[in-house]
Amino acid sequence: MIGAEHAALALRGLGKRFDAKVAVARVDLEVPAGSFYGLLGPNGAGKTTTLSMAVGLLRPDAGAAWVLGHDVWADPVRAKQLLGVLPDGVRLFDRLSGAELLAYHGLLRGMEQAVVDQRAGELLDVLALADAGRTLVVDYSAGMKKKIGLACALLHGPRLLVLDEPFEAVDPVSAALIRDILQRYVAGGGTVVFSSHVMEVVERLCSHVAILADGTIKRVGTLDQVRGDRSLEEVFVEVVGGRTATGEELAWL
Ligand SMILES: Nc1ncnc2c1ncn2[C@@H]1O[C@H](COP(=O)(O)OP(=O)(O)OP(=O)(O)O)[C@@H](O)[C@H]1O
Repeated sequence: MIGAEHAALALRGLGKRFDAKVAVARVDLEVPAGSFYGLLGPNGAGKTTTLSMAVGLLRPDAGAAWVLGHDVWADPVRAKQLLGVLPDGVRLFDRLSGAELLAYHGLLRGMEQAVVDQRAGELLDVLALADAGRTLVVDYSAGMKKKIGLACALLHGPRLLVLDEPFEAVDPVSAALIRDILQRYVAGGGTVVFSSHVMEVVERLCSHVAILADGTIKRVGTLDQVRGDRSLEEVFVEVVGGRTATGEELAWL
């Protein structure tokens, strides 16, 4: 286990319950700097809850999280300078155009106007959002909202990106674009952690994988360690305990 100070993201004993429901039960995770880390899990596994606690959006009942050695809850300003986040269900100030939203994020981050303008222009171009022009983000498609959310997460040049379901609702062309951008970001020394249900994406991109189910980490390691000589999907179904249809259900259909 790497020390919390050397990992890009380190989670220790993170736990959260909502009334009687234990959403996350004592999760430990080390995300090495420079890794492309996939957090896999079925619906309701606790992925969003874990990532929200990891980035300082949801206060844990127990445990701690460090971003590049900075405690997310004790030293949030420093941790958040190093961190770019695409939250679940993209909560954006959506009565703005894409360019305005990026300008707003840049100002919140205390960035220089000229730097914000230059980066925002490049991000809108690369993410194929420049044509949306004056269209308000509220009128964007779901995939466009993901892309502008990613642009907001990238604008300040973070060292760690934490993305909740970045490929959900995104068409294949945009997905390929996002993959390229993230691969370039990791090649340049950044670290990506993202949640997904999509095995092919994780298998294609990730150096490391953790499988979360029922609020606990069931498997963790490099992609090769986790899948062994099987496909990731086989391992996932075994770990998560997929039920097998007998063929007799839904006979009325
Ligand atoms: N604010 C909340 N109040 C009550 N229960 C919650 C809340 N947020 C999450 N939960 C519960 O915690 C569990 C984990 O939810 P979470 O959203 O973290 O899962 P997930 O792995 O991200 O799922 P999905 O893939 O479906 O998005 C679920 O049982 C969910 O119903």
